[in-house]
Amino acid sequence: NPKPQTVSKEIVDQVQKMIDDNPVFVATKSYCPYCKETLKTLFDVMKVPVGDALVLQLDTMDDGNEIQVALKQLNGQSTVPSIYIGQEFIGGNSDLQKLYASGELKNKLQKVVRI
Ligand SMILES: N[C@@H](CCC(=O)N[C@@H](CS)C(=O)NCC(=O)O)C(=O)O
Repeated sequence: NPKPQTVSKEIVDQVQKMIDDNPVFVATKSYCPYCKETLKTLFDVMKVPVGDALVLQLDTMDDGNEIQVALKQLNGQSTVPSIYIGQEFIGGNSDLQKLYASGELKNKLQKVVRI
């Protein structure tokens, strides 16, 4: 499945809907160490309920490349993890870890999930 350079508005809208429908949204890849660290922070450390999050593993999905390009079109970032909390684009793992270190991550999560 080659990576397209742009995707249709329909696909971008579908990805936006996944972001809109979930308090926490994370696009990952199975082999990505930054993604593993992000998932550890969100689910093991912060105890985000799994039912409140949509975690996509793009490299094991038929339409993973399209979704990655759609995310780039939505937020300008082409790497994973691509993280949203309460529909706010957070960035990647380094951005998440900065929020964690400052205590701001807890504030953001508490506005959208029960932790
Ligand atoms: N500074 C970024 C680094 C993320 C990164 O380099 N991710 C790699 C995978 S481990 C990536 O997305 N590479 C491009 C790709 O897989 O398409 C972060 O903290 O999230």
